[in-house]
Amino acid sequence: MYKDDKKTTYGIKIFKNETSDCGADCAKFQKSDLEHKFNKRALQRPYNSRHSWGKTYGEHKQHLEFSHDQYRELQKYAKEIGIFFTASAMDEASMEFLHELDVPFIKVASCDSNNFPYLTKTAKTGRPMVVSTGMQNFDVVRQIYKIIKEHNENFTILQCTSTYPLDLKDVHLNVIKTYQTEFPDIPIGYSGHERGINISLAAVAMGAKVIERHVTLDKTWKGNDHEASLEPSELVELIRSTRLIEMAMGSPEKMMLPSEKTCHDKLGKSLVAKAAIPKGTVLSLDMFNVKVSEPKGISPENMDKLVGKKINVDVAYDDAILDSMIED
Ligand SMILES: CC(=O)N[C@H](C=O)[C@@H](O)[C@H](O)[C@H](O)COP(=O)(O)O
Ligand SMILES: C=C(OP(=O)(O)O)C(=O)O
Repeated sequence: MYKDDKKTTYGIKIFKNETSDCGADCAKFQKSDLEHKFNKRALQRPYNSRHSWGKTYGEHKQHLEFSHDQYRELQKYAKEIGIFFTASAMDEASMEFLHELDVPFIKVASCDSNNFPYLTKTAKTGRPMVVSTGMQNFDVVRQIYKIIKEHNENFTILQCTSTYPLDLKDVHLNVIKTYQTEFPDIPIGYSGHERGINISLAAVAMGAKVIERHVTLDKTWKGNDHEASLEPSELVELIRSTRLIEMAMGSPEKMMLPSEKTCHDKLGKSLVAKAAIPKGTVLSLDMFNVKVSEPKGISPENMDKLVGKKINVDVAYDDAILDSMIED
């Protein structure tokens, strides 16, 4: 989320018009306490990128950081417009602040998912957690699951690759399947940094239960994440399509549905007599054809079950074979 140079409340404006109106469930920010997140020398690193807002990385990060009061203001506003509000807790101090704010869940960013003491403390708050796994290997992810599970049942793990913008060959949506298989008792999600919405929609179709994307008003703006972010019209489309896919995912159970009856009545196939079958004949497979018939007869998948049974009426060539024609 972008913070304007002179007018810090600008972020709130974006929040109302662009995030809640788009239909998103939650607006999530990033909360850092710089001295807790970085050591001194990391803050003093020169940051010469075109995305930099300061000479050192510390100055840059300070420029982007909302104050505690601004967080409270954002939270109040989120409540007014009816959208969940939270943030990624980028260090323990930030996690404690968010816990105090009573956020609905705490986001653990990829860079903290292997920070086990932080993970344990966060899990012990009892707050739901959304945990990203960029920059980690599967062995670490297994440990993440175990550590959180010990203290907190209510969490989700997100597949994520921490590259901005993310090249398709590095997305690895199949990791979602790996997580679903390995951790069947928790919801699995996806945090995406690729361009556009298609990959996130594919994640939904694979059963991702949480989708996280960066949002911007303009992808060409200065800032490391804008290019990999969605503009409001894309966010609208992502959410609209997500809801359609969710509806279409339906049940894993395969059955003939009431809505298929019309088609089944018109085009469902039945067994018919390949040649006239005289009354008393013992049936065998070579006596049947499979056709759309009037009236509808025995379903062809039951053909094998008729072998060896007797027919109790004369059946003319091409007539449907009905249940009532078979001797018990
Ligand atoms: C891993 C991680 O924290 N990733 C975050 C979430 O996706 C990003 O928003 C980074 O904070 C951002 O790309 C950093 O950019 P800069 O260094 O220009 O402030
Ligand atoms: C870095 C973050 O997320 P992810 O690791 O999911 O990109 C974040 O939430 O700030």
